Amino acid sequence: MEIKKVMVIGAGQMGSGIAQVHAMAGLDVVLHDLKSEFVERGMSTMTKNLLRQVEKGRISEADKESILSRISTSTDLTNASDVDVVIEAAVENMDIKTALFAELDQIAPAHAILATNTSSLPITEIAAATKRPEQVIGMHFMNPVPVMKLVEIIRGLATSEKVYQAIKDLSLKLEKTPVEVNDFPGFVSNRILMPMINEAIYTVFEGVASPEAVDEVMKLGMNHPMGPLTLADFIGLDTCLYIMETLHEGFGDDKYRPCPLLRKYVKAGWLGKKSGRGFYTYEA
Ligand SMILES: CC(=O)CC(=O)SCCNC(=O)CCNC(=O)[C@H](O)C(C)(C)COP(=O)(O)OP(=O)(O)OC[C@H]1O[C@@H](n2cnc3c(N)ncnc32)[C@H](O)[C@@H]1OP(=O)(O)O
Ligand SMILES: NC(=O)C1=CN([C@@H]2O[C@H](COP(=O)(O)OP(=O)(O)OC[C@H]3O[C@@H](n4cnc5c(N)ncnc54)[C@H](OP(=O)(O)O)[C@@H]3O)[C@@H](O)[C@H]2O)C=CC1
Repeated sequence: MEIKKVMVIGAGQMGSGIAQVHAMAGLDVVLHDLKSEFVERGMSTMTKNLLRQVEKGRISEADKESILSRISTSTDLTNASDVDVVIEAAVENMDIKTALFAELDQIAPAHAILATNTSSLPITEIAAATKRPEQVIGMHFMNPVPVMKLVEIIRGLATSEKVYQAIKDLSLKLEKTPVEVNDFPGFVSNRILMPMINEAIYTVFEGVASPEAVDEVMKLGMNHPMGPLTLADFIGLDTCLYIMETLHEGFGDDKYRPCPLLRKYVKAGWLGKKSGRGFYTYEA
C-alpha cells in the first residue's frame, strides 16, 4: 500500500514531532488539534527544531521551507477524508480516543489505516470503536520523536498482516527501528519504564532523597541520559499518571499503584515541563 498523506491528531509534544518526521520523509501531513492556537504552537515547535538543523548545517534553508510546506493545519476532523493514514496523538484517555476513532471511521477513506500513538491503552479496545478493527494499529513513538529511533508497533486482536506490514514499512521510511510487541497494558516500553519512574517518585515522597539526588544517582550510577524525575517532567506528569492507572487497572496488581505525590502534582496542575512546573521549574 502506498502511503502519501498522513493526518496527525493532537499537536502537542508527540504530535508535532510525529508530523515533523513524516514531512522530513517526504510525506504530505495534516496536523490537527482542537484549536488553531494549539496547531500554531505545534508548527512553531517544528520550525524551531528545523531551524536548529539548518544552523548545524544538516539541512539547507530551502529544505526547511519545503518540509514545512508539506504540512497543512486543521481544526476540522473532516480533513481526514483524503488521507491514507491517521496517527492519533491526543491525550491519554480511552473515552477521548474511542470517540475520535468512531468519528474518524466515518470520515477517513475505506482504505485508510487508523493508528494510535497511545503509550499504554489497549489497541483492541480502541479498534472496537470502529467498523474497521483490522485497519487499527498501535504506532508508539518515543519522545523526542525526531531523535529517538524506536517505534513500538502493537497489533490489536483483529489487525491484518497487510496493515502491520504497511506501518512497519512506514516506520522504516521514517528511519526508525520498529519493534513488534503484543497488546498488553503499557506494551513493553511503559510496563518497564513507568514503574521505575513511579518508584523514583516514591523515594521522594518517602523522604529518601531530594529529586536532584534521585536523578543524580540514576544518571551517574546507571548512565541514564536523564534522571527519572527529569524524564517524568519531560514526558508530562499527567501522561505518567494515566499510564500508571492503565497498568494498575489492566493488571489488577497493586505493584502498579500510582504514587500519591504524582496524583497530587497532577491535581495541582503541575504537569512538568509543558506547564512550567513539576519536580523542577522551567522558564516559559
Ligand atoms: C512515555 C512514553 O510513552 C514513551 C516515551 O517516550 S518515554 C521517553 C523516552 N525518551 C527518553 O528516555 C529520553 C531520554 N533523554 C535523552 O535521550 C536525552 O536526554 C535527549 C536526547 C532528550 C537530549 O540529549 P542531550 O544529549 O542531553 O541534549 P542535547 O545535546 O541538547 O540533544 C541531543 C540531540 O537531541 C536533539 N534534541 C534534544 N531535545 C529535542 C527535542 N525536544 N526535539 C527535537 N530534538 C531534540 C538536539 O537537537 C540534539 O541533536 P543533534 O545531536 O542532532 O545535535
Ligand atoms: N509525552 C510522551 O513522552 C509520550 C506520549 N505518548 C502519547 O502520545 C499522546 C499525546 O501525548 P503528548 O503529546 O505528550 O500530550 P500533550 O498534552 O502534549 O498533547 C496532546 C494534544 O492533543 C490535544 N487534544 C486533546 N483532545 C483532543 C481531541 N479530542 N482532538 C484533537 N486533539 C486533542 C490536546 O489539546 P488540549 O491541550 O486542549 O488538551 C493537546 O494539544 C498520549 O496518548 C500519550 O500517552 C506516547 C509516547 C511518549
